[in-house]
Amino acid sequence: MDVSAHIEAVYADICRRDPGEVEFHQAAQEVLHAMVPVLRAHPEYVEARILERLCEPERQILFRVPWVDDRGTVRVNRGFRVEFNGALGPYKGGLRFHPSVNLGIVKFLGFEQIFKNALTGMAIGGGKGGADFDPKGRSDAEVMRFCQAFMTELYRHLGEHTDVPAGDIGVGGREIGYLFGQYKRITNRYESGVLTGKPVGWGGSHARTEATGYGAVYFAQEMLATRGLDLGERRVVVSGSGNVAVYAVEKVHALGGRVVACSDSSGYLVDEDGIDLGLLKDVKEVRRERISAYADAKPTARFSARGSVFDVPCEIALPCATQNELRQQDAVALVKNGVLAVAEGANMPCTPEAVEVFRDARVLFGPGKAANAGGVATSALEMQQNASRDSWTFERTEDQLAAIMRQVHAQCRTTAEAYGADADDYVLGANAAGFLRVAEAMTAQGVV
Ligand SMILES: NC(=O)C1=CN([C@@H]2O[C@H](COP(=O)(O)OP(=O)(O)OC[C@H]3O[C@@H](n4cnc5c(N)ncnc54)[C@H](OP(=O)(O)O)[C@@H]3O)[C@@H](O)[C@H]2O)C=CC1
Ligand SMILES: O=C(O)CCC(=O)C(=O)O
Repeated sequence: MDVSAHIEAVYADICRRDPGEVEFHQAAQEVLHAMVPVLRAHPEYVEARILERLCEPERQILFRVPWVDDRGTVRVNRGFRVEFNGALGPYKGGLRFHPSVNLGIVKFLGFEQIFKNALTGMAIGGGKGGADFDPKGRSDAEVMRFCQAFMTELYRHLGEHTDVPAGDIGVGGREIGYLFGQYKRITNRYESGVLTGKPVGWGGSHARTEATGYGAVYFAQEMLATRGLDLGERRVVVSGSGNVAVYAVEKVHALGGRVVACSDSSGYLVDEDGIDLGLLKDVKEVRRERISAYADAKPTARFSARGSVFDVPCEIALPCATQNELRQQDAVALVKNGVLAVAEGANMPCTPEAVEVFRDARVLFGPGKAANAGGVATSALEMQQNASRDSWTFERTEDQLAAIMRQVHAQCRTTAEAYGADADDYVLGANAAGFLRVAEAMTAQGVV
């Protein structure tokens, strides 16, 4: 059987059926490319049309979200939830509130989530959702009304055994609280496990807020260890300054590294003293200001509205903002400046051309579906705690997170080698290992 031709045909079909969904095409292409050696070893998955079934979401929900702003003006947004694959458990994945959100972006994120969630080894399927709502500059009351309107439609598709959303860009503890409150009001059920990322005081898990950023740093640490290196004293650049970025900075500093730059959509910040985490949290989490406010408050820091944060020399780069933020020219600059490892805290932040540059230069590269899997894994730990009406300590939860990240890392390497690639090929390893777990479950469950 000509496996390459089969894969080409599947990809062509995706592009024909869903033209314009460019981010979804990009995410699918990466996975499909990695499937060549896997399908050669498993022709039964070609026969069972596993790829075709995986690339078509089980359910896509699009809905109107009407709400009223503080001035009494009626606003209308579009809401999305893509329930991509439920072979391993309830659909699981975050909600993104950002003006750029469209179906293609939600599908790319939901598709990634299938393989990421499988890699964690936990009982969670893949899904993602969101809205083209921009929370920036909105009052708490407006965000609450939007969340209530969003949940007024979405609630009918959710359930702790059905579909369990969490946060993503623009959705943090505040939004999860409002969404949970509306779900509870409509259903008259206190169903703790229907959303994750809840505040710790009422059903949230310790370490969930920190988990994605911490996990990405653990993954980078594991990659470095394969070459006898560690994080101590290393110069690190982190892009973004949201949930993932802030806790990546925190863990790098705890492990002895020094983050010298981070960013937001307005520009980037360099502080050779090392990013002051207290100040960063105050600017971004408390005051919700632009990152330039950090430089206004600290004389050792400089803010730049032009250029890229990846121009700042570093040994480790952690892209933690958004998709396709690290382009070919950024990768070339990083390599020229001696980068050793890149771990994706965000989902698909590196373009395919950038990944190629890292591969050619033998830079250790951890793709998001492996490197940022700590967030969703800790969400699954939150679901476990909710199901048993228990609450674990921070230490216990973080120990489990660290163990899961070590397991994900090891699984990538052994799977890459098993399919004839170098153990450093984390892209092949992550995609193949995630795929195999889902394909096995789909096969056992029949054509559904
Ligand atoms: N939260 C989680 O647990 C997980 C998140 N991820 C991924 O991590 C990434 C960051 O998510 P998270 O930290 O939760 O989100 P946040 O909303 O907390 O932070 C996002 C950060 O990225 C910046 N950013 C967002 N969009 C753009 C853009 N178009 N251009 C430049 N900068 C941008 C934001 O800047 P500004 O404030 O100016 O918009 C902000 O600094 C996303 O890719 C997400 O999918 C992956 C796994 C789990
Ligand atoms: O915690 C979750 O359920 C979702 C995390 C997420 O959206 C992601 O991994 O990209």
